[in-house]
Formats: sequence, C-alpha cells, structure tokens
Amino acid sequence: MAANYAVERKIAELAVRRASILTNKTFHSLVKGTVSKEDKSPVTIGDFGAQSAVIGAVLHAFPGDAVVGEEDADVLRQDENTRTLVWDLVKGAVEESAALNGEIGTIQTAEEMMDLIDRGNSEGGPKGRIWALDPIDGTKGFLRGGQYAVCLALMVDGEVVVGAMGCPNLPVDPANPDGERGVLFSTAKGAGAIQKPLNSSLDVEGTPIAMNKVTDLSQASFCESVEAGHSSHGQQAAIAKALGITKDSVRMDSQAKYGSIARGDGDIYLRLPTSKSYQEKIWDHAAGKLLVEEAGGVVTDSVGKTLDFSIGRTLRDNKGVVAAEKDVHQQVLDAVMAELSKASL
Ligand SMILES: Nc1ncnc2c1ncn2[C@@H]1O[C@H](COP(=O)(O)OS(=O)(=O)O)[C@@H](OP(=O)(O)O)[C@H]1O
Ligand SMILES: [Mg+2]
Ligand SMILES: [Mg+2]
Ligand SMILES: [Mg+2]
Repeated sequence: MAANYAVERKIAELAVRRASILTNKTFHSLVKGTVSKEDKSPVTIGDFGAQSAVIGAVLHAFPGDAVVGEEDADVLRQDENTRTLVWDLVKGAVEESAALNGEIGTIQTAEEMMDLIDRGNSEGGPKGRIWALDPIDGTKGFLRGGQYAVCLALMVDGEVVVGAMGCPNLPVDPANPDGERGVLFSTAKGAGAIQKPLNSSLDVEGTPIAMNKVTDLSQASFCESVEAGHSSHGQQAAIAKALGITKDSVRMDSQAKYGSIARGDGDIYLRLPTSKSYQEKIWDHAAGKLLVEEAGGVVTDSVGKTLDFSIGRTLRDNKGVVAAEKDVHQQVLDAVMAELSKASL
C-alpha cells in the first residue's frame, strides 16, 4: 500500500501555523530588520525566525530528515542586534503556540535557533526524505503588505509528497475579500488538497479545494507575479490574447498564486523566464505544485517538462512554470510555447 504521509502532513501544518504566528507578528511590528542579500533580494527577521520555527518542528518530529531551506544564519552569527530581534520573535512564537509544542517541540536558546536555521543547508537530491522550506515566500510582498506565504514540502526520493502553505494575508473566503484573513493550505500525494482558517482550532479538518473546470478558455483568468523581473508580463499579455482571454490578471506575490488557482480564485499561473541564467528554486514551487495537482491541475515547465525536484536546490533542468486545470493545460502550454518560440527566432 502506498504511504499516505498523514503524520508528515499534520506536522507540516503545525510547523507552518507556528511560523505564520511569527511572521504575522513581524508584519504588524514596525521593525522588520530588513537586510539585503548578495543577489540584492531582501530578507527580514521574519524570514530567519520562520525558518527556525519550521525546521525545529520538522526535526523534532523527524530527527533523521534533511531540509533545504532558503536562508542561513550567517548574518545572525555576525550581528548581535539582528540576532536578538529574531530570538525575541522566536521565543514569543514558541510561547504563543504552546498547544502545539507537544508535537513540534520548543526552541530553548538563540544558539539552538541559529543551528536550526543552518540545518536548512541540505543540497537536496534524488534519494531519501528531504523537506523544502521557504520561510517567507514573496518577501517583497510581505514588506509591501501584500501576499506572502510560509511554504513547506516533503520530498521522498526526489518526488514531492506533502505540502503545507500558510498565507496570513489571504482572505479565507475569496468572495468576501474584506473578511477574515489567514489561510492554511495542505495536501498529500493522492489525498487531495484542503484549506482552513490559519487560526482555526487544531481538530478542524479543513474544506477540500478544487480548481475551476474551464470549459471556455476565453473566460479564464491569470494569476501573475507582481515583480516584472520574475515573470515576463509582456509575453503573458500576448499569450492571453492568443487564448482570447480578456479578464484582467490577478497580481499577487508568492506561492499564494498556486493556492489561489487551486481553490478556483483564478485559473492559470504562468512564470515565464525573464533571463536565461535564473534557475528557479525548489522551495519556491514544491508545496504549490502539489497543491495544484491535488486540486485537479497539471504543472509543467514552459516546454512541457515535469518539474524535476530531484537534482539539488534548484530546478536547473526546467525553465519557467505553466500551471492550469488538467483539461486545458495542453492548450495553454501550446500557446506559451508558440509565444516563447517567437522570442528565440
Ligand atoms: N529573477 C528572478 N526570476 C524569478 N524568480 C525570482 C527572481 N529573483 C527572485 N526570484 C524568486 O521569486 C520569489 C518570489 O516570487 P513571486 O512570484 O512572489 O514574485 S513576485 O514578487 O510576485 O513577483 C522570491 O522568493 P522569496 O525570496 O522567497 O521572496 C525569489 O526566490
Ligand atoms: Mg528570498
Ligand atoms: Mg520564495
Ligand atoms: Mg523566501
């Protein structure tokens, strides 16, 4: 019988929940402790804190597992002020999530916190149990008050089998955008996908989610990145035209895009390569891709190849992402390939 990964999924949900408490606190505090990384992208005290909160939970439950995490603790080891800010956050989140600590443990000291962050240093690969973690996906969105997500997935022998995603700023009910915010998505391979309010009680099972059945592609809508540097907006507009799509795209940061199409807020998510050299990171796609597949979608790269999570920290054998409901994915992919081939002529 195939493994159902119910325990891993539960732990992933609890880990993401604890980290979301932490990021939500950072979001509402004046101090974000933003530091610029080597590639000029931002990282905040929330990113570091969330990485330790999640890895602590995963390793408490599964001490032998490996983790590919986006961040490392170098800055915190060098800069006492930032370290103290992050440690205050982590301590607070651990205290506030006391009801979860029996299953996901605590973090006792700033040293332990930094060691946990650095346990995200796995190189990934084709064998064994490896978690992929993006402690804050869409850090720019986080800083501008838009969408962001805490994203965690388990890969076994290079295949994504569990995903959990906390989206603290996403409306629980898309029809009521001014209502309650904070959504927890989760999924396991072959077991479907659900969403529940991030602050629901622990025994709430969640509501199954499914992609829209698209019968007429011209009525479909895109979910797209905010940053023009992350996906080519011009080519996307041309693809929309080719498919007869006239609805405005919904723009949002982070893997909340995968969550949104998985629950039917939009229909298609494209990430069109903007540079030949950029390699997508596994933590930017692992949880979201399984959510979409388990909600009735297909996810490939921009030439129709399966995303290969088994070759390290990046998706270096893939270019871009095309995610759509399974009956229309091929049609969308054809339009994407036709448009991208013009650029290489
Ligand atoms: N050049 C380039 N091309 C493609 N992708 C890039 C690029 N640079 C960064 N990133 C990664 O994009 C992650 C955020 O993606 P989003 O879809 O949220 O982008 S956007 O802000 O909505 O445009 C972002 O994730 P976080 O760093 O976790 O925020 C990056 O890993
Ligand atoms: Mg980043
Ligand atoms: Mg990211
Ligand atoms: Mg990130």
